[in-house]
Amino acid sequence: MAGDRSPFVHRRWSCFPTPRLIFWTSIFAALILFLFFHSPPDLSDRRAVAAKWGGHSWERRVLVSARPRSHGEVDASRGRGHLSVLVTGAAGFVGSHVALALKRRGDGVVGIDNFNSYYDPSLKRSRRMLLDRAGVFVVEGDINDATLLNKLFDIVAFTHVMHLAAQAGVRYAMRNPGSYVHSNIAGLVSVFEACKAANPQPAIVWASSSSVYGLNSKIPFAEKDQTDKPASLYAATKKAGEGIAHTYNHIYGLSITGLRFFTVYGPWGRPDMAYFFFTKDILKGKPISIFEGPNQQSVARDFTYIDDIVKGCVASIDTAQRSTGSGGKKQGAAQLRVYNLGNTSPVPVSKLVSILEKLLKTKAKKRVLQMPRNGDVVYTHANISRASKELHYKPTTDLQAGLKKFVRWYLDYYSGNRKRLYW
Ligand SMILES: O=C(O)[C@H]1O[C@H](OP(=O)(O)OP(=O)(O)OC[C@H]2O[C@@H](n3ccc(=O)[nH]c3=O)[C@H](O)[C@@H]2O)[C@H](O)[C@@H](O)[C@@H]1O
Repeated sequence: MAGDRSPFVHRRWSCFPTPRLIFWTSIFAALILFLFFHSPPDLSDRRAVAAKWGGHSWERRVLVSARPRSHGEVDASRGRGHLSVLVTGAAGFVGSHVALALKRRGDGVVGIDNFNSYYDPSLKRSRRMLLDRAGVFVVEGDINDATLLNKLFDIVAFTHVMHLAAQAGVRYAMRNPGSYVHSNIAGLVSVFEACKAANPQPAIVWASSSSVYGLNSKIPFAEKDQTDKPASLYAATKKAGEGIAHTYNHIYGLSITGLRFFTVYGPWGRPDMAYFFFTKDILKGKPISIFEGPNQQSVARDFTYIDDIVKGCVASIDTAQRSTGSGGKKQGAAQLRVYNLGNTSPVPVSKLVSILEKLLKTKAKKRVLQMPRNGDVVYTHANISRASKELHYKPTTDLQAGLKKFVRWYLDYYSGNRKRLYW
């Protein structure tokens, strides 16, 4: 229409939107809002949402949680006072168990976790609830948040950091490589930076992995064996972590102990691990894939029960020497250790499945598949001589007994029978 093009109409448009414009603008805005709130989770970036921390009552909770049961009192069994430990990844599988064990024996414990959605965050929240009841406050935040870490060290003079926050899982590394770099490399550096700057510097115990042995074919795997052929990006980030640990020990005098965990399983475990999702799928009547290596080689793991791992972690804390640096400067040589924490008894995955079938009283729908080229290795077996000598580490739970406890927990947890839930 000619009138639409008149200067008057143009002026009117710029000052007073027509109903048609209002209509289309509203539709457009509604569409944007809809897409924003209904978009699927971004699998390429599972970092936590904005941290929720700070304020007077938050600081008070940190302080109370970090306080050992009795200040100054010497624990006769250890010949020294109780500790204040910062546990990263405290809502995770190993982190929650270790945090609870430390709290139970009287140490002060503060947790930190970003509650990311790599696996069902509601499981992490349930773990946090139990920790909360035990008096462990888990701060919701990311280890890459330097301000938060520095704040925690301002509030508490932690004697130790148990660094268990990580992007776990061997096969997922092909789908989301960035998350491994973010958590296992950048996150590790961020934790070391905070520890280096803290005064006093804490001693650090952190989770490396059996996967660093990669394509090493000499078995059982000993700490001095080659670890320069990682088979997955996950393994490569853990191996890089061991190098980074060496650097911080060398330059800043941080006391650092790396623990190479061997396929840890048990109650409150990780749903992304085979024993966990096999249980779920067997109960649902869904088929499960059992991998086999080249030439029909059976795939086996040195499955290690969580309580044995916790003992190894706690013993590492108790034998850790002090860091030597202060004000970011090294004052002398500091301790640097690496230990295998395994079970020394590899079990084929097919045997794991037959144990689960008996415990669940259900036949699995099995299909045997060639192991995909996704970072998996055929076999793991820990030599634990060093840990048994220096940490008195001695695993006591075999796969049959450990899976029995896992299945009991699993059935209770997922049947909603939370009353019987114990740790
Ligand atoms: O010990 C370690 O270093 C690693 O242990 C596990 O990694 P993985 O041993 O691969 O554990 P699962 O993913 O539970 O797999 C266990 C076994 O089941 C096999 N599997 C897995 C999945 C599947 O569908 N079928 C199958 O046969 C795997 O090949 C493997 O031999 C953890 O997921 C890692 O985070 C950890 O660092």
